[in-house]
Amino acid sequence: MQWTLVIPLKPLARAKSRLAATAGDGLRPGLALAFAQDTVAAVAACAAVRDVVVVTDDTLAGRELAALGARIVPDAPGEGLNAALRHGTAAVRAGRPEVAVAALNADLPALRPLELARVLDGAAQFPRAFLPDAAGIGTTLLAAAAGTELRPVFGTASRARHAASGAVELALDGVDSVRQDVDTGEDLRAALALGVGPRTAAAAARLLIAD
Ligand SMILES: Nc1nc2c(ncn2[C@@H]2O[C@H](COP(=O)(O)OP(=O)(O)OP(=O)(O)O)[C@@H](O)[C@H]2O)c(=O)[nH]1
Ligand SMILES: C=C(OP(=O)(O)O)C(=O)O
Repeated sequence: MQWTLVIPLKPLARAKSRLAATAGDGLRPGLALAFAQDTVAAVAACAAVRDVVVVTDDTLAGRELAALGARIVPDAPGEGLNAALRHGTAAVRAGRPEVAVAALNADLPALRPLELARVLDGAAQFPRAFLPDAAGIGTTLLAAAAGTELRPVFGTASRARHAASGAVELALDGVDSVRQDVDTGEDLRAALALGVGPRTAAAAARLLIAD
């Protein structure tokens, strides 16, 4: 089965605010862009993915991610993450109503295409399924099969809320790169230990120089 992935991305100047202690205002937007670029590049290289949509109002990120093959959908609702995901999914299904969709965070710089394919193959067994983040509190991926609404409830404690919404939690080993979102400096260290993509590696090296 082939999936359309929908990736939400905040305007870079406001993104990754919890990384303020790790990356100052001058470097954080570039770091957030690097995370998104490495995420989108890995998604585009995944055999289970048919296409990638990024929901963002950020002009620079839109240009850079389009160059990696993403279709850019403006965040027309402007009402936060879940509204952006509903909007992106509706834009996809307006053209192709029978497509399977999965929402994925833009902050997965260690993402590996083969691990993403394993998660999507697992999700294909259920109408709605999700993958908890590395911390075990949030969610990095929420999938909906053809004909099923996504019904995203990302945000605080979204693992419990996605479970309560009836989505099946995927119990998979060996998919750490899909779980490793980066919210804090500690998360960034964990992602670097897993091995990040080239843009994040370069941006993280700039952090060390600026230290
Ligand atoms: N399009 C869009 N994406 C969003 C919005 N809010 C969050 N996101 C994206 O949703 C994903 C998960 O959000 P977070 O992990 O909290 O990232 P963040 O909001 O940049 O991080 P903090 O500022 O530290 O909360 C990331 O890919 C964000 O860029 C929004 O209002 N619109
Ligand atoms: C939006 C989410 O991410 P985070 O906890 O990284 O903000 C989530 O886990 O639902």
